Amino acid sequence: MAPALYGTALRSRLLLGTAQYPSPAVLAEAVRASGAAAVTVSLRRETAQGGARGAFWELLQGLDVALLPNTAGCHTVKEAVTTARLARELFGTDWIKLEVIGHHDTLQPEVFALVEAARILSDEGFRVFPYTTDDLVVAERLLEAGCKVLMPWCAPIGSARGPMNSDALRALRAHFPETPLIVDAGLGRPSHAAAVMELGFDAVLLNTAVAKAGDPVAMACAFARAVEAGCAAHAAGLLEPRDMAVPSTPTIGRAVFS
Ligand SMILES: CC(=O)[C@@H](O)[C@H](O)COP(=O)(O)O
Repeated sequence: MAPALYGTALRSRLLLGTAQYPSPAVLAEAVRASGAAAVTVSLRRETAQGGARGAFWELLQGLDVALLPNTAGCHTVKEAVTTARLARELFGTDWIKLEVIGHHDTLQPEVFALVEAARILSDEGFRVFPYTTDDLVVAERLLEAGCKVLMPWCAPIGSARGPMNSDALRALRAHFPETPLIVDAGLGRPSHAAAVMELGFDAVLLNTAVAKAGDPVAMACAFARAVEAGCAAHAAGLLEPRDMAVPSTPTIGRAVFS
């Protein structure tokens, strides 16, 4: 069963971004065909396209998925908090994907500002989904600030590199067994999604690898299947890698030939 985030049960373990698709129709088909549970939406894009009465808003309403507004493009606590407050008003949800970008080249989260903004927004009743690094101490601070979900990156946004530090992701899972953990950003291939799900993550959020694929609808479906496969593999109990060969066929006794 897919995880519950802030008390809301998801219908799947796949969350999609809504930017960069070749057309709104392709975006809608990708979301529907893949069974994505939620989509992120940028306040900046929405207000740029006519606000709550815009065509993009109408499209989102027709998708019948949870909306996760984000603070994409924010670089300071003040910007992120203000954007979150506006998003709550516009989208009518307390959910906010909190992004505070700290580095121009890597789009790495500014984790100090992230924790501060998370605390302010949690105190105001927001359900905060923080886009963070894979750092254990930052994760602890975010939980102390009131976050009940963590969204560590596995690689820089849009890089399609896949898990760059599986050990750090594994450590996060081990230290926070009860916290929903969603890998956000950097997934490039369905096999990357399967790999992080095999580590025991609860869900993945991705955008670029689907939106920029040759066939976004087919790619969204491929990611959906990979997420389920990785999740099932984790639940089934994976074999730990070994240094030495271990015969898989019994070697004792004698072969019998008729
Ligand atoms: C869609 C979103 O909210 C971002 O977190 C980001 O765009 C996801 O990263 P990728 O584009 O690398 O999948």
